[in-house]
Amino acid sequence: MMKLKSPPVNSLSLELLTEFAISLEKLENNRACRGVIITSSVPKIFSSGLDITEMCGKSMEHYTEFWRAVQEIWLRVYSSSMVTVAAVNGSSPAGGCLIALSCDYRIMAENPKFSIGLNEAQLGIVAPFWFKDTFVNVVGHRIAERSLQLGSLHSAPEAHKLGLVDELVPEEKLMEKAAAVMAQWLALPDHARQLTKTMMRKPVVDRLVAHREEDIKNFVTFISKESIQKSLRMYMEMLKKRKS
Ligand SMILES: CCCCC/C=C\C/C=C\CC/C=C/CC(=O)SCCNC(=O)CCNC(=O)[C@H](O)C(C)(C)COP(=O)(O)OP(=O)(O)OC[C@H]1O[C@@H](n2cnc3c(N)ncnc32)[C@H](O)[C@@H]1OP(=O)(O)O
Repeated sequence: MMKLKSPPVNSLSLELLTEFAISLEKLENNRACRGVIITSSVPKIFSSGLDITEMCGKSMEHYTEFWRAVQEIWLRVYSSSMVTVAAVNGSSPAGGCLIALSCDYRIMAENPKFSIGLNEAQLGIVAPFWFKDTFVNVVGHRIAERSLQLGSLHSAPEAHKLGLVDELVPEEKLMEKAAAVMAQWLALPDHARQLTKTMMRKPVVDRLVAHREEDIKNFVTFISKESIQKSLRMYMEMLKKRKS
């Protein structure tokens, strides 16, 4: 099991992304480890997505390093040879949703206050093509298109209806259910499951691998624009105001 633990909201900072990648690499290289459940140890939050402060007021070099780390996590989770189950025990916007979408199976606590989705448009930013591809591969083109354009955050029941999560279970049963799903997936021979996963996911993975540097350049150019920086600053202010 891998538990995200970066209070208050598990925002994916460069540091957390780096630790996450190292932990995944260790598990991937351990032949005795055939599956991983990804969850959170922060109450009510799976992950608040990418750490917005990493994308605000920093240097081009920093944005480059940060975006490479985001790409790395996605590549590692999406193309993992292990069975990956997301036990979504709280809200999971944007980058948090991407982590869950990149797993093989998603189980969410059935609390209607928890929400999940790719809400980038609400921040005035655009989900890159590989976020979009991952989303389309889970929910289909039409649902992904509408949800991405509106930057929708879906309540847990809505997310289940759309197929964004595979199952809803009472909060107290989440880990038990995740373990049961893991056992079911691990009952299959690894080689057949792994080859099938690769066949299904390879085109999307290859697309980023082939355009990785170009994608970093696009991100750095986009995020450095003063208009985008302004949108992000306003969004952070809104989060703080909402609190007070
Ligand atoms: C055509 C050309 C295209 C080119 C495209 C190229 C590249 C693409 C470009 C850009 C893509 C970038 C992709 C980004 C994906 C992301 O993940 S962006 C992050 C989106 N996340 C959110 O919107 C979540 C925001 N947070 C919340 O909604 C809530 O915080 C919460 C998670 C629901 C929790 O609520 P709760 O009430 O419990 O907590 P608070 O809101 O009080 O938060 C506590 C504390 O934490 C700070 N905070 C929250 N989220 C973040 C975050 N994601 N990053 C940094 N900080 C965060 C919040 O501000 C509070 O701080 P405090 O006031 O100082 O305590």
